[in-house]
Amino acid sequence: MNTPTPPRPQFPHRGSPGLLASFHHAWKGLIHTVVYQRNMRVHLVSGVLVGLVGSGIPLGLAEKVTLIFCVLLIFFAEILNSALEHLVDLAVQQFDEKARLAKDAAAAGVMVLALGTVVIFAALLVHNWGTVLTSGPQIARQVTLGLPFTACVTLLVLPQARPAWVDWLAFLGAGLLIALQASETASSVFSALTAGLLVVAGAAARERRRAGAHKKTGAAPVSPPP
Ligand SMILES: Nc1ncnc2c1ncn2[C@@H]1O[C@H](COP(=O)(O)OP(=O)(O)OP(=O)(O)O)[C@@H](O)[C@H]1O
Repeated sequence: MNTPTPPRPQFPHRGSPGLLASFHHAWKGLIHTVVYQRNMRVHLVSGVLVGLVGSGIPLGLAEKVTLIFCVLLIFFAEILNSALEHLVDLAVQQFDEKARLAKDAAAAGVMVLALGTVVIFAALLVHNWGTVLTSGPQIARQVTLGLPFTACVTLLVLPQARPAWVDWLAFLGAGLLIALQASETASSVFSALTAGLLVVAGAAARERRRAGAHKKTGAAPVSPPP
């Protein structure tokens, strides 16, 4: 006599399907990586610095495309590295040589890209050194607005607990600074990239506070819909 196979447990409801829902999931993945991966936070702040240099010095189209592509490629690699770490942790809960090799190889991929980007960035600066030397006032303006902007973004992504108003102040202050910077930018694409990174940093600060609040109350951070 055949014993009936027990029904397989169902996946929890995964939210409404569709383009908007997929975008929302991807956005949550990005913010989660910024909140929980220290290296991603370093890449984000470095991306801001690249954005500020790119919007301060007039670069050629090929140079702009290369720099933006490098920044996005590093984000992509770090996000994939994080996904792979989660997958390995899901499969292996104890020390395992193959788990170590998988994680080290993924981390090496990010490192190679980051080193390559530093070299490309330095080469572009050297190539445009003449422009840098003749753009004193623009660079002074960029430093005056860019340094406090970078400090605000760094504060937003720092993992230390702080009152919500500090994050709001940093976010609004940085918003004002980037608006001022964008009014006389050498490249609106780089200004848009920098502003986009501020939005990501702000969302990460919000998510960190939310996760912290849930930890305190013991509630689950995400309540799946019925
Ligand atoms: N299950 C495991 N078995 C063996 N070694 C491991 C294991 N998990 C992690 N490691 C080692 O510890 C390192 C750090 O792994 P971890 O999961 O803490 O990632 P991480 O600190 O976020 O790393 P990264 O700096 O690459 O982002 C790995 O690169 C690997 O060498």
